[in-house]
Amino acid sequence: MVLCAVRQHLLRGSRGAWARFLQRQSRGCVYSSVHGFQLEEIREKLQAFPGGSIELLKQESGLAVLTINYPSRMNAFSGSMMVDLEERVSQLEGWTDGKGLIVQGASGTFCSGSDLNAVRALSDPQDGMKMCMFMQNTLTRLLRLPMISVALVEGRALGGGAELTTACDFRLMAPGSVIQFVHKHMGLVPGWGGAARLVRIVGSQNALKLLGGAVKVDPEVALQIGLAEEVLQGEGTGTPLQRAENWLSVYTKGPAPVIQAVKKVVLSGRELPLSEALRTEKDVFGTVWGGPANMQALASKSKHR
Ligand SMILES: CCC(=O)SCCNC(=O)CCNC(=O)[C@H](O)C(C)(C)COP(=O)(O)OP(=O)(O)OC[C@H]1O[C@@H](n2cnc3c(N)ncnc32)[C@H](O)[C@@H]1OP(=O)(O)O
Repeated sequence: MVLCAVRQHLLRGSRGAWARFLQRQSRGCVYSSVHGFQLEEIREKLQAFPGGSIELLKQESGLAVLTINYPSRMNAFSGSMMVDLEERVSQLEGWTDGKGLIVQGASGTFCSGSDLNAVRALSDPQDGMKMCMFMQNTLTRLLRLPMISVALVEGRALGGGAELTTACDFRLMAPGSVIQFVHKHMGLVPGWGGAARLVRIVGSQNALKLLGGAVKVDPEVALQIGLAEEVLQGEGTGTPLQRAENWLSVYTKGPAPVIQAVKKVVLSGRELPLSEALRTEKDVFGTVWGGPANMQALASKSKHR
């Protein structure tokens, strides 16, 4: 059933009204009321801890920038920002022209995890579980967006901030930046899905070292272990955001339906058993075969020299 939900999620946007119906059904695809997850209840609880915001800028190029914005707390996640993030992810899910996404922090630093003031107030285990399920759902939906996503890490990505970077397809780090899963120092383990995703990105040995040692991962180490894709060098070649946009534009060049199909087939390969992934690939292939970009390429007799 879970696999079916993933497959349906991957096919979003390809079959009109039916796709929209599936989208509603599979939203929040990790936890639902079956798991004791009541969306409105947890939203209301989180809204009681306001502060900061999550800004979304959608550009005509098909590239969007999502900014974690709470500079006075080093962009820590307040409760209302968690709710904001879920709303922004919903907006991105409905963006038919979307091809790429950059997630960044405001004022030169990425995110210092959850707001410790909210954490103290939500320290009751049941509240902790609810927040954990809410963030896992949101970050899973972020990772599954049909667009190519990049975390632009400047300054520090700590705790939940480090987990957030793993919910993007790629991580680009600015010189001097650090990704650190500080959870052990807080008497915790990741709960926003960061451990499960980290293992898939760097392997279980490296994940064990990063979590067990609460290691400060600088760009050099991040490159070595495959956590980061690139260090954004180059003083005088634009802001880190412009450099990240340039990096991403190589992969988002082309029509939105084709870029979205690329993400969907890779996502299905990453998440589903082979036979399921193959069937999904066939279905996604069917959405681009004979489509406008395909017909145009055939008519122009394009060569790939
Ligand atoms: C999902 C589970 C998790 O995320 S657990 C991980 C939670 N995060 C943390 O424990 C980070 C705690 N903060 C720190 O270690 C430091 O503040 C860091 C981020 C290294 C920045 O140090 P520094 O550059 O010296 O600045 P600072 O400490 O003066 O901080 C500036 C103001 O920001 C605040 N701040 C920072 N992080 C948080 C946070 N997570 N929650 C709430 N507030 C945070 C600081 O308290 C400080 O505020 P104020 O100026 O004292 O009012």
